[in-house]
Amino acid sequence: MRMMNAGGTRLHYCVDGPDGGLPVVFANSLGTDLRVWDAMLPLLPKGLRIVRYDKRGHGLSESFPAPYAMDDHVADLAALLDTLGISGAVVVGLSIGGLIAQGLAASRPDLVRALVLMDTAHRIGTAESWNARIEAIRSGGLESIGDAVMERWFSAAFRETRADDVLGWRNMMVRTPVEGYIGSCTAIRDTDYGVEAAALSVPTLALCGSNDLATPPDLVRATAALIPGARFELIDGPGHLPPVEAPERTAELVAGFVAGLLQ
Ligand SMILES: O=C(O)CC1=CCC(=O)O1
Repeated sequence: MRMMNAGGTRLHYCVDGPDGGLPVVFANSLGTDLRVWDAMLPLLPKGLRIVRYDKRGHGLSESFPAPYAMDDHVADLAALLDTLGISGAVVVGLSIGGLIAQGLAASRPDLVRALVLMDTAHRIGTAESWNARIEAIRSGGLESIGDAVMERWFSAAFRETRADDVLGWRNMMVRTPVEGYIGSCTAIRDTDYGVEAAALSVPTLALCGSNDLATPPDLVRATAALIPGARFELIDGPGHLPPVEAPERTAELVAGFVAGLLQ
């Protein structure tokens, strides 16, 4: 287990692969920790320098009282990469992780060589929907929204056939520090990267599960259309977490994109 004081935020992180490999950095979604990538990482080509971390208020990383701004998450990731001596990374962001990735590419282009935006958008949800979620958690705790979140995270087929796994993911979500979860809700609520997305100039692959109810395919496609030169790929089957539900196809698409960068 490795912890780092990244610009004043103590973050849990993992680095795998050779020091000289192309850095590929993974940013997790709301209510998940770095285990969300476990199933797909062994399917990626060897030789990459894989960096994962738990964003503030999640996993083993330090939590702070809400609210958070997206700039807080972006600054944490920038400090993590600066401390590791990493620049020019492929940044793979899932949902809020994709917002963090867009914010990093906009504010610290030296750190980002390319983006994989997975089940994410330039803007996710509405202020009303995030305020309603925060209110529900303040009154009933994370447990009270657990079932509804699982319906957005996973397809009906996965929930039926992989009920034991879904319980584990649900436990991960409801055991997230409440302030960390709500802080990240406020960060998402207050973020619209429409202008930043249109100004991006790095190779970008946008992916989305065909059964994603949180960031539906049309929303992800619309964000990809804002980003000059971005490619959109639909992954048939999964909900909001393709690395969990469709690790083979997700890894194949990420590996193909990375291979194209190295040609
Ligand atoms: O929890 C959800 O509804 C899905 C989600 C939205 C933003 C994020 O990171 O996950």
